[in-house]
Amino acid sequence: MKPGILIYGMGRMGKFFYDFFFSRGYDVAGYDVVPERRTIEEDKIESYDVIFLCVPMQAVGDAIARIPRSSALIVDISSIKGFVLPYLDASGFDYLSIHPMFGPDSEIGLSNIIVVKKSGRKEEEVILEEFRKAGAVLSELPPEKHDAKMAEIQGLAHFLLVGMAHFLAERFDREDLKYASPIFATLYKLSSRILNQDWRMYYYIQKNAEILRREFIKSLADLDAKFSDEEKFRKLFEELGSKFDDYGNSTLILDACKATWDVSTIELLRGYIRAVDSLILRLLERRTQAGRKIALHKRDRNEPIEIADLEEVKIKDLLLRTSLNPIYVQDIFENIMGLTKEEEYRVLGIKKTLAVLGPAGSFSEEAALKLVGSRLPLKYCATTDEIIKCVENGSADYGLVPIENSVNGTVISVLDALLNHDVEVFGETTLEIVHCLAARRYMPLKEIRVVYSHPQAIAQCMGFINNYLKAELRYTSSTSDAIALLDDYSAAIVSENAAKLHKLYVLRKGIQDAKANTTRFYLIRKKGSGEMRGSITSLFFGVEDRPGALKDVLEVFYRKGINMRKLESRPARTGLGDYVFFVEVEKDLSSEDLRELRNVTTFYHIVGVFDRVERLDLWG
Ligand SMILES: O=C(O)C(=O)C[C@]1(C(=O)O)C=C[C@@H](O)C=C1
Repeated sequence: MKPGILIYGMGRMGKFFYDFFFSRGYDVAGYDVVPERRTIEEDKIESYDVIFLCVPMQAVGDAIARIPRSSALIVDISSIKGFVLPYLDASGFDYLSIHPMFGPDSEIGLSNIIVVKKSGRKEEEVILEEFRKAGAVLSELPPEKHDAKMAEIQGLAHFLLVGMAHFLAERFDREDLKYASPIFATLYKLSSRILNQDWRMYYYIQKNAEILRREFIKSLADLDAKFSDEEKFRKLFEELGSKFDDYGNSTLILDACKATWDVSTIELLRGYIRAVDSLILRLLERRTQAGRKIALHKRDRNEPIEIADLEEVKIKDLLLRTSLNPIYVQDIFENIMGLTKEEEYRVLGIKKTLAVLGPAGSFSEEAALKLVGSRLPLKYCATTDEIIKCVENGSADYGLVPIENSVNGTVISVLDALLNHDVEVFGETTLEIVHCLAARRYMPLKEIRVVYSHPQAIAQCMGFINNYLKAELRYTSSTSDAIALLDDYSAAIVSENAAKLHKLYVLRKGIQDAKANTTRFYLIRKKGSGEMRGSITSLFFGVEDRPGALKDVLEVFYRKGINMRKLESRPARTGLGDYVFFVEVEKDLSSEDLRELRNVTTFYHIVGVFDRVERLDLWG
């Protein structure tokens, strides 16, 4: 049977023990003089088998006097036993006196717990075993020796740190930390941490260390003489060096906060792992905290939360620096970045993401910005296939894919992908493609020696180029490549959006030959993730291999007065001459319409029922 445990004093240390036993399935209750912190009232205290006394040292006497007499085992956790044990001895309670050498924010794994006095009760063994199982390092010291050791361990350490702060207070300000070494920064932060705690416990620790402190001050004065003499200094350094092992600094953080290095038993190894886990968790918290701040900068700069290139580079760097299984390491870091991104989206209130064809400055981005108004929720993909896969596997909520351009026609790769992936169309939007001639500086057109752009953009602007430019044309594979190649005597054909993004000077806007150059985009989402509603239906269908088979389908639309906006045929991939057809009709097809279609087709597959969309809310 597990003993029932009462935590008397629900401050931070009390809460630590409360959580520790609660998560291990104990019947735990908390009592505090502050009523809001209690989980039980005073009259229930006596029904518990073990009472953890988690009050400040100066309050121990009062607390013991208030606890109703019972056969409970008291557990004392105070730092200086000379102050508190007399109260416990006088109380008549059985007690276990321990000194946990860690604070409420640290992790029990590999933390020292000094057992100072035992009662011999069986509950005591259960509790100590629970600490041991959690990977704590248990050691024993009788009360007097404990206090003498604490004078060294806590008394001297606090004295040094507070002494340093005291000496530096007038001459060193926070700004000077920019010159600090890791050792100084560590000491400085430790001093700051101590000085921001309640002073009482530190006062008692110093009271316990009075004699030792004086000896120490004397030894420091002697040391000063040795430090001024090279030979004495060398001897001192070497002698001390032989007594203090070098632990290296590869795991400095862990070694510094955990004083134990002999991790040989399975419990201690588990404690080690627990301590490492806790460190990882703290670091993850810090990482996401930094992410939240980055998100605010991104909002100010209108940059997307997700930067896939940066993630890729980071992961590559990490994989180069480890011999661990790269598949796991990659997975772990992708998840870590996922966690950071989620926080970044959360802090800005973004609930959904939209995948678009990148990079920033693309026409797809321009269409997305019209819908969403911000780059923050955009997820840039390298191909339309990647967009469709992201939407299908849930790594983006929505996708924006070009389906046709008034000059170049249907985007076949998108059409094929729509047939083969579990996505559906829920909206459409259009963008007028306006090409601009942009340069790094203002210059007359005749000064331009080279024009860079994607072959398609150059082809769409040949009229302007022939009439107004005497420049060499150079093809690039993307708009960003074109921009990267610019010098003071060249120009690029880019979108206005890209020119703005890269702070280019727009020499001429709208230089494309066809003044009505429009791209139509589909908005897609995972299949079945929303209601299919709208005045336009997109569908694929197949027909039998016989004369008039296609005509029979078109006949259905004709008879019902359904206008068809688009008709395409695509290879069915089942054999030469086998085709599937894609149509867009201006109607939300009724079950009667579909029944008729079923009669004249071998199959049909609806990929979307939708309307034009002006705004897409990703914050809602
Ligand atoms: O560096 C940033 O911009 C971040 O937001 C951090 C972080 C990351 O978790 O490492 C997150 C999102 C970006 O896709 C890239 C990197």
